[in-house]
Amino acid sequence: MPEAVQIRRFVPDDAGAVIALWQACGLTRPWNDPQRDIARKLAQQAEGFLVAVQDARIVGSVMAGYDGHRGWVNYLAADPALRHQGLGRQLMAAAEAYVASLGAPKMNLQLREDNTGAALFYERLGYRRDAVLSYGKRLVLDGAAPPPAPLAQTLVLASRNQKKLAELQALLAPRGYALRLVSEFSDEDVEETGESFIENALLKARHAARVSGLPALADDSGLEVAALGGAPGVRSARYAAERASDAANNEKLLHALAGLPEAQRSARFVSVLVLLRHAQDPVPLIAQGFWPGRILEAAQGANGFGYDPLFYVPELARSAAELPAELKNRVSHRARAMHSLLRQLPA
Ligand SMILES: O=c1nc[nH]c2c1ncn2[C@H]1C[C@H](O)[C@@H](COP(=O)(O)OP(=O)(O)OP(=O)(O)O)O1
Ligand SMILES: [Mg+2]
Repeated sequence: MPEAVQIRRFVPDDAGAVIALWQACGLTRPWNDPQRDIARKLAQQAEGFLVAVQDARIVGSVMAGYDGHRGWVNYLAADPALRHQGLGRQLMAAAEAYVASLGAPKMNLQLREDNTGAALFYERLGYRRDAVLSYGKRLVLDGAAPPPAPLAQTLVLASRNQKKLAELQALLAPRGYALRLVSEFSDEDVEETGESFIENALLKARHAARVSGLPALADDSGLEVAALGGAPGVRSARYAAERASDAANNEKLLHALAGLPEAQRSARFVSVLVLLRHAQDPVPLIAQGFWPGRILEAAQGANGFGYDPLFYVPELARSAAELPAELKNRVSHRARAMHSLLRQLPA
């Protein structure tokens, strides 16, 4: 049985293990040299640099400080092998206690926009997103320069679904991308004849790139229900019939699962995104995202589209159609696929 986690001040001998932990947690960036970041903290409120230790191993870290106005926390890291054991919460509590002891009235922190997992974690601890923009100006260059912001760019969205357009547009706007609908260029319907989401997304993206001459983004998505062997799956949009309404599809799904107890109603949404730079692009960017949940016994909520009213999200204790658009767009299969796609884009 592992011993309990101890939180103590960082000592210089911890540096190697702490940097390895930061790397394992994906916290290091080319423009922040971790050695120099550690040296900076040791020169400034060094007692706010804490590590978590278990069985003589460094399993967590946090850097906290008070600038005379706000408390700040950086480099919160918990060993990925010890997820869901309250380690992050324990480190944050220690960081808050430290800045409170210095008199700080509020703790602030910065998150990368695509870090939805961390956002949910902080929200569970009582943190709320402030309506502010975060600005920075580098005064010292540690390593490679930060990547330049991507140029404003227009993509064509290979979809006839306005709800998808709204979700994808909201996800792309902060990166400077604008979307135009393929219907501006053609009213041809693309037959989704693929056996997989990837094949269908490719068919749609290729058509859109061809008719628009623009780089094209496509989403092919659907709902996989375990008790139905993954159906409706790639056929989600035409589950009840060719060109079926959302209501007809939802009704058919409720029927198919009638009488099944909660434990046998698990399901997941799948989104596959394909980005083609041009119609003949031999190296499409491809990303997938999943959103686990279960199918309700009756529709709940009026937001979203498709199967949202029947899709219950246990962590949020609501159906997808009861989530505000902004929240759905932080946790959904489509959001996850988009974050993965954006990570593949050259800076
Ligand atoms: O977030 C979602 N919330 C609820 N339902 C969803 C979602 N995401 C996909 N779905 C369902 C709707 C449709 O039944 C099928 C997508 O089919 P899919 O062919 O990819 O989209 P679509 O025909 O609506 O538009 P288009 O092909 O023009 O992009 O999965
Ligand atoms: Mg479709």
